[in-house]
Amino acid sequence: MTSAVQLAGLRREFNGRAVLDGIDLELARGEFLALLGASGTGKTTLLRILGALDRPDAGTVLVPRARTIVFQEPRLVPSKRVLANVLIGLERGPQSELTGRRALAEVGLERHADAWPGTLSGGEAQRVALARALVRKPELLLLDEPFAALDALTRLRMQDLVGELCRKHRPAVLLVTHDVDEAVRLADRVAVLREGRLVRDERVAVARPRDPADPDFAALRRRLLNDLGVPSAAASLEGAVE
Ligand SMILES: Nc1ncnc2c1ncn2[C@@H]1O[C@H](COP(=O)(O)OP(=O)(O)OP(=O)(O)O)[C@@H](O)[C@H]1O
Repeated sequence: MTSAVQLAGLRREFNGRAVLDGIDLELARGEFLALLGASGTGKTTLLRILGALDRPDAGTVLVPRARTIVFQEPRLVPSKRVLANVLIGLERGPQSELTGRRALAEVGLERHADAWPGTLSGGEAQRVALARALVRKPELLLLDEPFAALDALTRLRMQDLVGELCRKHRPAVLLVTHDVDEAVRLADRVAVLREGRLVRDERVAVARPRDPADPDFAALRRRLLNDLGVPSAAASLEGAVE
């Protein structure tokens, strides 16, 4: 399979209402796609189907077996220390312990390997969740609003970290987010879900490092906010950037 993800004619309904209604989507290996959409448009449903946490009513789903999910909240096991959380479900032994410690080092938490999750800040706990996802060497990394619960500064740092680690390890990524700037900063491609369909699927043609003041960034932000039904937000954001 040359692509990491292939969806065709995907349909999912709840109580007779189609939340996803004929989604076709292909994601290349190593490609980073951000999926935007207003609340309740089915973004998480799509992610859950890719993660095999839900099944479509119709359509085909081709995904790699090696896939991991990071949710909005870190979901660490409080009774296990940080390193043990990273290694949950993996075969134990010196090699996996070393791999787990390396993953913690990548997210800047090597010194917290023996800490209890309850002693970590929200941002640190989310970095442990990221290490736990990456240590499994996923071909597909599913990120469901992983930064939404973080304060603004931690969110920016975490976005940088995720961008850096994804460029290093090259999983295909689906990032579900409400945040247009986050999508444009990180993704190779942005898609917008509305009324069960993808109403936009566009390559991000903004030079890196991505700067919100770049005219291409601002223009794409405007198109996306327009798709999301809040064109007025673009004007106020641009006022804030200038
Ligand atoms: N298991 C379920 N049973 C019934 N309805 C569901 C179920 N899961 C999701 N839905 C409905 O499907 C719709 C889409 O939900 P989903 O969580 O995928 O949206 P979303 O775009 O991720 O929203 P948000 O951005 O608010 O997280 C919502 O109307 C939701 O109530």
